[in-house]
Amino acid sequence: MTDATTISVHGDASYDITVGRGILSSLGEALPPAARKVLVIHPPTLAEQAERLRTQLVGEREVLLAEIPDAEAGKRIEVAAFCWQVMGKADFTRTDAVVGFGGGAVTDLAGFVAATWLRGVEVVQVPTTVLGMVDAAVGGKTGVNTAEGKNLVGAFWAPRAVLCDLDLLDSLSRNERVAGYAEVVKAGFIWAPEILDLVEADPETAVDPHSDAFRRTIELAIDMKARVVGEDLREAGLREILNYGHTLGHAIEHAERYRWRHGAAISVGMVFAAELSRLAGRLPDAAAQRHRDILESLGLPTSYRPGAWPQLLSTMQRDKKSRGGMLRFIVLDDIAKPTVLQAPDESLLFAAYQEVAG
Ligand SMILES: NC(=O)c1ccc[n+]([C@@H]2O[C@H](COP(=O)([O-])OP(=O)(O)OC[C@H]3O[C@@H](n4cnc5c(N)ncnc54)[C@H](O)[C@@H]3O)[C@@H](O)[C@H]2O)c1
Ligand SMILES: O=C(O)C(=O)C[C@@H](O)[C@H](O)[C@H](O)COP(=O)(O)O
Ligand SMILES: [Zn+2]
Repeated sequence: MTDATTISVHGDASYDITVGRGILSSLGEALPPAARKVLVIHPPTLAEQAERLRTQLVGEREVLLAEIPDAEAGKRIEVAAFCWQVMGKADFTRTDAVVGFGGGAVTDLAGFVAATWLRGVEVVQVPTTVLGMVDAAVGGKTGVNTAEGKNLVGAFWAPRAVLCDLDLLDSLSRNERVAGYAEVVKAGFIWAPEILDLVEADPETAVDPHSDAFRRTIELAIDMKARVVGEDLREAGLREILNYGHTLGHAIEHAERYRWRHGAAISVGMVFAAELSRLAGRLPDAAAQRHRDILESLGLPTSYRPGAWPQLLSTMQRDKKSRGGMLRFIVLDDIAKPTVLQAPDESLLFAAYQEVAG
């Protein structure tokens, strides 16, 4: 392991996120010492690496592999049930542990399986995508989708440790890297403007996992997430800011039947949230334009189908930030000044949508 950075989540559930190269070799030490059985949940893409992990971990413990369907197809209750069956057949006890080895879809599912098996066993998250490292594997939001929408069933269940091995990113396509990077840009808009400056200075370098700018920006994003979830694990207040761009973004993912990458949908969602902020008289014009400029410089989408509004509005009613019939949005008063906009008028929402309808 070389040049590792440790970022800690403090609070009721405290744990470390380790970022660096060659980190995977320390997975054994991150597991609970009492675990005699370990279930590694992984997507088909990582089958060979998962087999290597198994070889690395066996010895003092039995290692089971659960290959699940790729991407959002893996985030279903039937897939959780398959994992429960594997654990049941292996007499998995409360001292045993789960490893989530994959992108955000896998770490969400693995965390949910760990949260629910025997009402909770430990999980170590090993994210293998940019998005997983900066966002999904950190913070203990776990869950599955239902036919009605994104992440509608789940649990808050903090991991024991998060290992971000940057070597794993070498096999990701540029498209995947950039889609995941949308969550890094989100961190820039809601918390750490230094991220925005670094992307503006050189977008291509910022998304290159071998550059200093990439390392700096992902660590800023992880640090932001660690601070926020350390203060508010269960999303009673502050944590809602992490949902910037997600109210519309999740509705787009649902409308697209998950053929869009999460980060791409969130990119459009952030432009919408910025326009909503601007039209509500909160965000200066230049800051809203900055959203488009930065996201477009990375090749992320900033517009969506004009005719989709009625369907998107209906799906947004099921957003977890809604209270009764009242929609709530995270908006910005300025860069790095997020706040909640309660029950905006439908005409304002429609006007903001017109700005992204392309
Ligand atoms: N829990 C949270 O706080 C949180 C935060 C953000 C996003 N999410 C969730 O995360 C999911 C999106 O995560 P994602 O963008 O990582 O997508 P993903 O998990 O679907 O992975 C994207 C693709 O990359 C492949 N892949 C993974 N690692 C690879 C590697 N190292 N090399 C080559 N290919 C690899 C996967 O097989 C998949 O096809 C969404 O379901 C989203 O809702 C959760
Ligand atoms: O960690 C959080 O809190 C987030 O909102 C992070 C988001 O990037 C992430 O996509 C999350 O899964 C959204 O959660 P949801 O509660 O809106 O489903
Ligand atoms: Zn997200």
